[in-house]
Amino acid sequence: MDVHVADHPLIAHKLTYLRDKRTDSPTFRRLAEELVTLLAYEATREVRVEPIEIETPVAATTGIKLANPKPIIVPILRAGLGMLDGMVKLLPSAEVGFLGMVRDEDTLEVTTYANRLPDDLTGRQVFIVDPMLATGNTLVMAVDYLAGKGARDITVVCLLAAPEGIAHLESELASTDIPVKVVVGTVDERLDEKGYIVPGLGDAGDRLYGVV
Ligand SMILES: O=P(O)(O)OC[C@H]1O[C@H](OP(=O)(O)OP(=O)(O)O)[C@H](O)[C@@H]1O
Ligand SMILES: O=c1cc[nH]c(=O)[nH]1
Ligand SMILES: [Mg+2]
Repeated sequence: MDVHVADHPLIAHKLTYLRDKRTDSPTFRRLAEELVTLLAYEATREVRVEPIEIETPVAATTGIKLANPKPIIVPILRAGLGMLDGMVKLLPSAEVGFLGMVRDEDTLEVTTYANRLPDDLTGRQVFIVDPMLATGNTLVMAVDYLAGKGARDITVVCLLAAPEGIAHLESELASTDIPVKVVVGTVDERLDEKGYIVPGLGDAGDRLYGVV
């Protein structure tokens, strides 16, 4: 598994305000969108392209454009929705599929409660967006689900990760043929006894959309 940790002062600056418990929901949403735009720069480094002949006002030249089939972006509901607009801004022609997943606060086990995805993801580039990689249970299940539909080119974009979650995802993938790239804003210290990232930012879904 290829893990890319952003090392950029602007990302660190925005993450600091995102973490701050005094940051309100509108600001949190704006920062999450800005952060994913910065992370998408790295996440899309290997987006598939093809040549296209164009003419500038001066000369004919060969450029590149996104190849078909277009990539598919998959936000993990709820919190992943907070990263969708930022990702779509950079890849406006991408399709969007949805996976609704929630972890049990006590057992930390994950349930899938919604999905809306193409039946066949063979040959598709998939970008999963979810702000938090904590125990990794959610992403292990999401990657397994997408791989079951044929996806073999999966990039995960997260804002924060715990070392335990990265190790878990990596060990689950080790015995498979699913190459996954993880692009993350930063890797925090650890998980606490409730499975929250420390220092983290609390519950990303609640901070984006309120406690439901
Ligand atoms: O790595 P894990 O331990 O599985 O935790 C990470 C998951 O927890 C959060 O979602 P949550 O289950 O809180 O759902 P929500 O987005 O609806 O709040 C987050 O957005 C991830 O999907
Ligand atoms: O710290 C955490 C861990 C999982 N999910 C969150 O929203 N926050
Ligand atoms: Mg939540």
